[in-house]
Amino acid sequence: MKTGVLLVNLGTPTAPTAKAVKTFLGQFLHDHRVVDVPRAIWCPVLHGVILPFRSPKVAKLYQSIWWPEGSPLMVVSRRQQAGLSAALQEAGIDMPVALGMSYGEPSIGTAWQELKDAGVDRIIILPLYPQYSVSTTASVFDSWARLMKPERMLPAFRFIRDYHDHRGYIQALAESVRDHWDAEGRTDLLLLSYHGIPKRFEDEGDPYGHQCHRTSELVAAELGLERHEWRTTFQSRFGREPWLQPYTDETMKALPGEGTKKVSVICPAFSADCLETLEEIAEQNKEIFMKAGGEAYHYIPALNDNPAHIRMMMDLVCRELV
Ligand SMILES: C=CC1=C(C)c2cc3[nH]c(cc4nc(cc5[nH]c(cc1n2)c(C)c5CCC(=O)O)C(CCC(=O)O)=C4C)c(C)c3C=C
Ligand SMILES: [Fe+2]
Ligand SMILES: [Fe+2]
Repeated sequence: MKTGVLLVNLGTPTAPTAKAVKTFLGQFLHDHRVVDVPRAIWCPVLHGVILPFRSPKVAKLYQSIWWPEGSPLMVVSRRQQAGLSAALQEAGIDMPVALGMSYGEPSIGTAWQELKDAGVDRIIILPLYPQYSVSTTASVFDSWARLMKPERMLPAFRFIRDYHDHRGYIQALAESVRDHWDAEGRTDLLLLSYHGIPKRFEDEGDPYGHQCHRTSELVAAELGLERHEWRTTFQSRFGREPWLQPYTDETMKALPGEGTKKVSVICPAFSADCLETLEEIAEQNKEIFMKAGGEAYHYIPALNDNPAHIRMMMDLVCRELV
C-alpha cells in the first residue's frame, strides 16, 4: 500500500476583487454545515443581500492584507504542504502530501486526483482545524464522502478529527507566545481569541467551544500563567443569532477600563494566518483596544509553517501509520 497525506483548510478567494470574493462566499455560504437555514429562506437572503453587498466590502478587506504572492491563507498552506513533505522525506518516509480546500481551488477533488496519480491507495486526511466543529471538520468529511461516491475501489483512509489537546500543538503555541514576549515584552494579559460559531450549534452538540476552552487551559498551564493573566474570547460573528461568548471585540473595548492596558492576542483555531487574523485581529481589534485607552497591543502570528508546527503535523500523521 502507498500512503499519502491530504491537508485541508477552508479556502480563500483567488483575487481580492468583489467578483472573486462573491464566487468564494457563494460556495462557502451554500454549505449546509455552515448555514443550516432552510434553502427557501436562505437562498433569497444570500443571493439578494449578502453576496451583492458583502462581497465588495470584504474584497476591500482582503486588499488590505493581500501578499505579493497571493492570499495569506493560500501562501501559508502551500508552505505547510512543502514543509511537511520535506520533513517526511528527511525522515526517510516516502509519502506524498497534497493540499485541498473546502471551498475554491485547489479543491479536495483536485488534491485526491494528485494523490491517485502518485499511486496512493491509503490516505491520511488532516483538516487543519485543531478544534472540531460541525461547520468546518464535518464539512471536510462531507466533501470526502461525496468524492468517494463514484469510486469503485475505496482507498483505506484515516480522518484526524481534531488535535485541540495534542502536546506538540500546545507546546508550539506556548513557544510562540514565549518567543513573542522575549522579543516584544510581556503584557498584562494573554487573550486567546477563537473563530466563533453560533451558540445554537453548541447546544446541538458541537464540542468546538469546549475544545477551545481546553486548548486555552493547556496553553496557560504550559506557560505557567495565573488565572487572571489569560482569557478566552470568540471572534468573527456572522449573522444575527447569538454566537459563542464572550465576544473578542466587546472584550477589547472593555479591557482598558478594567485596568488592562497591555494585551497580547493569539488565535489558536487558525493554523494559518488569514483575513480573520491579519485584518480582524491585528487591525480592527487593535483599533478598538487602543481607542478604548489601551497602551500596547500585540498580535502573535498563527503557527503557519513554524518548524514546531510542521513537527506537530508530522507527529499527527505518523501516529496514523500504525
Ligand atoms: C478556524 C475555524 C473556523 C470556524 C469554526 C469557522 C466557522 C464559520 N465561519 C463562518 C463564516 C465566515 N468565515 C469566513 C472566513 C474564515 N473562516 C475561517 C475559519 C473558520 N470558520 C477562516 C480561516 C477564514 C478566512 C479565509 C480567508 O480567506 O482568509 C468568512 C469570509 C470572510 C467574511 O465574509 O467575513 C465568512 C463569511 C460561519 C458562518 C461559521 C460557522 C457557522
Ligand atoms: Fe442558492
Ligand atoms: Fe469562518
